[in-house]
Amino acid sequence: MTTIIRGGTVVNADRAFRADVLCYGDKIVAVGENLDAPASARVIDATGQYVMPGGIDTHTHMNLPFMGTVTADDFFTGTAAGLAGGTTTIMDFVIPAPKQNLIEAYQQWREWSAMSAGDYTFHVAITWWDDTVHRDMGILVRDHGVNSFKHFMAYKNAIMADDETLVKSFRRSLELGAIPTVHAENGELVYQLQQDLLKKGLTGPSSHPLSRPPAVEAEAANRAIAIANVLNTPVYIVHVSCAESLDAITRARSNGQRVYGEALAGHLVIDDSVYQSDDLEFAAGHVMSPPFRSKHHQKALWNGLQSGNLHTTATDHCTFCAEQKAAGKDDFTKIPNGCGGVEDRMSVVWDAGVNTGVLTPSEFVRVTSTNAAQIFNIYPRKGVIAVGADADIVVWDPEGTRTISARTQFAKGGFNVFEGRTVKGIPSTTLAAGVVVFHRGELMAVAGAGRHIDRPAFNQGA
Ligand SMILES: NC(=O)NCCC(=O)O
Ligand SMILES: [Zn+2]
Ligand SMILES: [Zn+2]
Repeated sequence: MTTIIRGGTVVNADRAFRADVLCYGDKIVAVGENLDAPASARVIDATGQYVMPGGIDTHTHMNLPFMGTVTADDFFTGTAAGLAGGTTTIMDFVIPAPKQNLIEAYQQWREWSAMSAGDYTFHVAITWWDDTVHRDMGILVRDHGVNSFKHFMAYKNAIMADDETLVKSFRRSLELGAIPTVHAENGELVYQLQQDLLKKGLTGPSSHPLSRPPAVEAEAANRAIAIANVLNTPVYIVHVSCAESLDAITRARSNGQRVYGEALAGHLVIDDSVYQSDDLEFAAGHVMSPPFRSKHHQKALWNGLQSGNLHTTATDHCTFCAEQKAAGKDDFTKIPNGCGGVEDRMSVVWDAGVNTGVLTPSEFVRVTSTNAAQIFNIYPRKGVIAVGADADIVVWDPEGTRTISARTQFAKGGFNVFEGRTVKGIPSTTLAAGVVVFHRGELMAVAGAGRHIDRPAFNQGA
């Protein structure tokens, strides 16, 4: 199948330029002005539009068993929703239960993900430690294309990694050429604050942010960074939500440490007033960790993206419907944590970032795909419009608008944290591996068409 995208402005992280883009099979085979194409080629007119690398969402949870239930989106519905929004690759998480064999968990997630409509790859969580975990991390890196390991510093009595696990796993990651990543919240503090609130009878969703204040996140971010510093490993901090965590990253980077930070589309535009709503279903729908913060923190996150101290944008897409959220109607600690967004991230970041002048189109590409591809070692296969790269492309209509709503979204869960937000800047066409999968509102996602993307270790060839 040959496709030519004609007349658009190609936007890469380093520059923007007028060019046609020719795709053959799953690859980009030519980029240049006035390209020839076979008569049989499908032609996509990109006049007046941008042609950008498909988005990479570095943080999703499809089909996740979590807090006694399973997310509403599976790998088909979740990746299909991503394609509709211009995201062509997701980075999801294998999360072994404590004491569960890593390889067994990894194989389980690979089975679930076989129905993906878009490309996918996995971070693997280290939720416990013994010699088999040490061994299996090696097998995952050498034989299964894993180059990042995740550590939850929160979720006490469930998947929380203690300091021993952090230290041993960071050290092992370095040895293997993999990058450690952390969910930075002090799980013990969260637990104690939750108990205090419950004892006072403060059982509703408005207690959720009170149990997870910025200092709780900052303590864990600083601790993870300090451990990484002592062990001389890089570290990637997921869903940075507050100014204090960003300060920790900025300080470490200015001291020569290799620290990366991820911002969520939700944290960039939604503030903590949502937890004060009298509509408990609405408030519970916004319960995620870390929670939404005040506008002061939002501003800091945008500054972080602009200054280059935050590197990627993601969603932490982890959808639960109202019935699932209702498990915590009498106890906020039992509300399944998580919100959606994989379908909306690109438009939300464009609208709130590029349309406001905070980010240039090239900076947008940098934080929606290129940095992710580089940090997780799949560049230049992903994250750039160039000859030889995967033909994962979003044709972006900067004048197009969409009002985001759960009623019209492709994602499941029946709720959207961006509900009612009108965004200007939408995908008109998405190509995944050279196939048109979304065109002017019509989604043509195919279950099983997505591919697992192996990510080589960082020390290969050294
Ligand atoms: N973020 C969240 O609330 N749920 C998903 C699990 C996690 O990333 O912490
Ligand atoms: Zn998390
Ligand atoms: Zn997450």
